[in-house]
Amino acid sequence: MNSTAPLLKASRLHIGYNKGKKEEKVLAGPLELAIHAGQLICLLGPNGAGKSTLIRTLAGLQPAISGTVETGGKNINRLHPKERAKRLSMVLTGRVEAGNLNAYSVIALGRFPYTNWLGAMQPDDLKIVQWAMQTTDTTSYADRKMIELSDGESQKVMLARALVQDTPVIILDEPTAHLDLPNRISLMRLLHQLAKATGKGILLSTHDLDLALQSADEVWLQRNDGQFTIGAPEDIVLNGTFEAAFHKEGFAFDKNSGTFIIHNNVGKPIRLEGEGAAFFWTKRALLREGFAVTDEAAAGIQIIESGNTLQWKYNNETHNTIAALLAQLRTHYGIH
Ligand SMILES: Nc1ncnc2c1ncn2[C@@H]1O[C@H](COP(=O)(O)OP(=O)(O)OP(=O)(O)O)[C@@H](O)[C@H]1O
Repeated sequence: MNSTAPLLKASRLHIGYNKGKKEEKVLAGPLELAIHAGQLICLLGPNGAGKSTLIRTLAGLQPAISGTVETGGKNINRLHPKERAKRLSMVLTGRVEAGNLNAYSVIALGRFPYTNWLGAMQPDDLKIVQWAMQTTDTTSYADRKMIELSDGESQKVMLARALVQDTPVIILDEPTAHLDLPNRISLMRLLHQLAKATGKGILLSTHDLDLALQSADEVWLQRNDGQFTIGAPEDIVLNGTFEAAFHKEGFAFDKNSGTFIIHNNVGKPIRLEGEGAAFFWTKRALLREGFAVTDEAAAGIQIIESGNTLQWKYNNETHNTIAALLAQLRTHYGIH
């Protein structure tokens, strides 16, 4: 339990769409939510669960069906837009219509709650813009027009813009959507470090489940049936809630490795002796080929590791690659 006052708090919140009394569509609720200083929270859930709806409601961009959202002790919907912009910044998915503006101008616009009516920047404003650009690795395309940037570059610019807004709360809707894997990892690491170093409270929705499980202090898990669970990533994995939220026929979540297994473990039993990375990747290859790796099987593969050399032994034949081992297994078991 966190005893300090939350930076953002939702009470008895019902989210959804209301097109007149008869057309009420409640996606989740009642929700009791809190974002505390220094927390990185990941909002996870399958397509259509209502993540974007929740994010927009928390940011005051769409009305709640009922309940309240408060920041700094005030109802978010009653804050003057400039006051709200000092409390909370948003990064949304999708391309930004920024006309002919260059990346620097878009980022600098994030200072608008603090600059005077002429938009004049003071030295401190310039310093924070520079810091945000370095932090997000956007300095090299400062002069390029937004329209000329890739989706991933544009996403990073919007993050930099949120950083220069310098708010206690940052909310991001699928910030990793357009990024390649190294950029996804560095973004999650950056957000985690930022929360810890600056005491900001950060909420983001994502479909990058494994990255979220590794970096979130807390997970908000939203299901398609309206159920909502809050917990430490490890707790929701161990108690089965995580797997249940993403359940689909044909694949399973492996609690031991923290990954989804594409291939069902229902094939021919085979024993595998070895350890470390070689064991992990050999097991993966065997699962893909339709084997079930188990200590109970009579026939076994032995991984022989000496110095930097790896070999795989099966039925008195020795191979230097997994590909060669699989070829022998296919012949042996008549797999095509
Ligand atoms: N303006 C709207 N009016 C009515 N229903 C809507 C509206 N916008 C979205 N919905 C519905 O609300 C549900 C939740 O949508 P939402 O976009 O919040 O889900 P999500 O979890 O963010 O999905 P995804 O992972 O696919 O982005 C969906 O069934 C969607 O069709």
